[in-house]
Amino acid sequence: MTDTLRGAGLWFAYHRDWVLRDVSIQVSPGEIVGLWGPSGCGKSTLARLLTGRLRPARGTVSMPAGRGRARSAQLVLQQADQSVNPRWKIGRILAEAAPDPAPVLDSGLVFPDWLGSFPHELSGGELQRVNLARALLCRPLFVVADEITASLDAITQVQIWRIILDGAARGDYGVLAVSHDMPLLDAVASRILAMEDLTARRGVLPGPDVRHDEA
Ligand SMILES: Nc1ncnc2c1ncn2[C@@H]1O[C@H](COP(=O)(O)OP(=O)(O)OP(=O)(O)O)[C@@H](O)[C@H]1O
Repeated sequence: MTDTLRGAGLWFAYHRDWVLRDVSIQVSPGEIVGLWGPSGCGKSTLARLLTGRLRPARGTVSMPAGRGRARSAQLVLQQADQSVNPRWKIGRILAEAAPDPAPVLDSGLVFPDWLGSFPHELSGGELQRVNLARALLCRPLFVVADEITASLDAITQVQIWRIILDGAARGDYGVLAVSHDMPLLDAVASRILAMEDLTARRGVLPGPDVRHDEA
């Protein structure tokens, strides 16, 4: 049984273009790893593969067993408004992850008066906190945070990252922070990986068996 989050020899193509060619990555328990690369290099694709949202054409993803029924690696995306049901109140959105929202209320990530609100009644930063809270309520062993504060002001960025890092410092989970923002990764991560260094094969032509699988 593994305790790390690992992608080994991952290949992935949308339609007929390889986005990932023999990519390998590993995050150890409690570790905060930054994943950096320019726009379009495949960071989000790798994040989706590592959290089981997409299936690789080749290669394997392994993650530890979860603490509950949810996957042990939880993906949090930049577009919080696209990640929640707009017709559900925040209380119901959180209840889907866990019946008791106390942990995210106690940490100050979510405020009690948001629970009766609909997503459109919250600001972008508030909704991102809810989005993150939902992932944390699943008690993940790894949080894969894909550009989660990219569109937020500096103060909200700091608030959100402080809460994530507090949890990691307590040993609750490891973090893969995905971003093209090197100063942000420098501030939060103990190890930074560049996408281009994760690829064992460069310049390899696409093979004939390219597939695009939604998990
Ligand atoms: N659903 C899709 N269908 C077809 N092509 C896609 C799809 N999603 C991503 N791509 C393409 O795959 C490549 C990698 O995209 P991906 O979103 O993984 O990169 P990224 O490094 O996360 O970029 P960004 O930093 O801009 O979010 C890009 O060329 C993109 O256009």
